[in-house]
Amino acid sequence: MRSSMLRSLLRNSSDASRVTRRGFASGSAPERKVAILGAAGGIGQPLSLLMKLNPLVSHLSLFDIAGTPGVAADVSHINTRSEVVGFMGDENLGKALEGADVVIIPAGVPRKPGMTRDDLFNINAGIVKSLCAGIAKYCPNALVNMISNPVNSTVPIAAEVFKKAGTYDEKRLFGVTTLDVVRAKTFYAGKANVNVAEVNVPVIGGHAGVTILPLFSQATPQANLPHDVIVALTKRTQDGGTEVVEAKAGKGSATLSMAYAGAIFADACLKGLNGVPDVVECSFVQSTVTELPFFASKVRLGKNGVEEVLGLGSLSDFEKEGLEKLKPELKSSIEKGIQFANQN
Ligand SMILES: NC(=O)c1ccc[n+]([C@@H]2O[C@H](COP(=O)([O-])OP(=O)(O)OC[C@H]3O[C@@H](n4cnc5c(N)ncnc54)[C@H](O)[C@@H]3O)[C@@H](O)[C@H]2O)c1
Ligand SMILES: O=C(O)C[C@H](O)C(=O)O
Repeated sequence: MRSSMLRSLLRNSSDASRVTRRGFASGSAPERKVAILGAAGGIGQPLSLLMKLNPLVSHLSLFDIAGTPGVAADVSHINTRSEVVGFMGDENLGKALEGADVVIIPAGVPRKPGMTRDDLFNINAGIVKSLCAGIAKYCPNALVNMISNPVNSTVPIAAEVFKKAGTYDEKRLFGVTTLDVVRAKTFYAGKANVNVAEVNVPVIGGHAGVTILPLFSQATPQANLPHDVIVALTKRTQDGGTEVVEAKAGKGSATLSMAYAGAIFADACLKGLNGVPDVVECSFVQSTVTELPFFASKVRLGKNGVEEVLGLGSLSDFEKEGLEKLKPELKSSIEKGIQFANQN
């Protein structure tokens, strides 16, 4: 789903029998339960709204440690297909998760100016670990969309929790890196002076600083931008999160653009589950594309989650350099997550 998503959702949401963008008749769409963990937060609330507008969702389950009754009551008044239920407190996690096809996790603390995403590890690692234990118990077959930072570590934590529970399926675990793609598209369109709705830019690696590697050499429509512009675009994409953190000046990090990106990725997962062909998005998944065990690249989504992890394609010399540069940091963030999950 591209930048036409909101227009498409708004058009389709009030009439479940209308045909969606890829020609899927939503009136005949299967029942799909989506659970959002951290639904009362800065990302959780607008993401709940966007998922309520998605005609592929039949049941929307909103979970948080506080505040969900209000968010659920509010969102539930929107006259779209899904039935909305709010759940609050750990004792209700099971009910929130039971039967979920897709679980989206934006639970945890966001950055303040001067912090790295890794500075969130100490708090968010524990939150993610306990939520994933719940997923293993109550909806082991769900596709998990991990938004909580540091994604480079929280995805490996989730994998270890699922392995310990005996429920791990690498096809069902995704780190959401869609916001990097959204940013790369926006910034590229501005410099290339092309219609942003037509732009595609793969972003590979991970989701923190230099581990975010946009492949502008593969951007379409092609624009042959000078090298110094590509360098600046790459840096801006890598620092996009920090740009928002600084602009919000202590009031958190990206929430609205993240909700948009999270909704695009969850929609792609639902389309894949429903058998829509050729659904491709970038995501941080278990991978053999490089020597690292997890890596973000283009992924084809299908009825079981990851259908195929696509290769990187041909890289410019600048991108090859960026790829080598990102590996040590990404490797140590992955190892930190694995170690945490196995020691705690
Ligand atoms: N992947 C990305 O591209 C991306 C983009 C933006 C933000 N993030 C990350 O998303 C996370 C959330 O950001 P935010 O701005 O929404 O923060 P927020 O503080 O506004 O909201 C987080 C929510 O999580 C809830 N929460 C905390 N512990 C919980 C638990 N155990 N179970 C359920 N809910 C729990 C809180 O009550 C709160 O409502 C942060 O870690 C942030 O860094 C990731
Ligand atoms: O930058 C952050 O801390 C939040 C998020 O990862 C982002 O990229 O906006």
